[in-house]
Amino acid sequence: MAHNEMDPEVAVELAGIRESIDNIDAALIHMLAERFKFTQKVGKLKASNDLPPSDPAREARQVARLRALAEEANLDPTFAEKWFRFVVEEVIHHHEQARG
Ligand SMILES: O=C(O)C(=O)C[C@]1(C(=O)O)C=C[C@@H](O)C=C1
Repeated sequence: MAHNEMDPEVAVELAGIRESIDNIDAALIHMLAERFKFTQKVGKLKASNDLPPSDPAREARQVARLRALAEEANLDPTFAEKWFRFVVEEVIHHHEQARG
């Protein structure tokens, strides 16, 4: 079999696994969209009460919590922290824009 051809049985198995990956990716997009809806509310609350966009103490608590959850779930805690910091960076950017 040529290097770039696939055994039909393997192709069927791969397609089945990819259906689950597609579902998980869709769920992640929906969860992220919900998360941003809530952080938008936080941004408005902070802006109208003259509170700073970022809260490093809250972030530190959440990083510790998420790293522990990741360990329990056999997910790399460093990856979990990177994901969280990436999302929070975007949230803080939105909060800054909400301040005008
Ligand atoms: O909880 C807050 O105060 C938020 O603004 C939300 C959030 C987050 O996305 O988790 C974002 C920025 C803060 O630095 C901490 C947490």
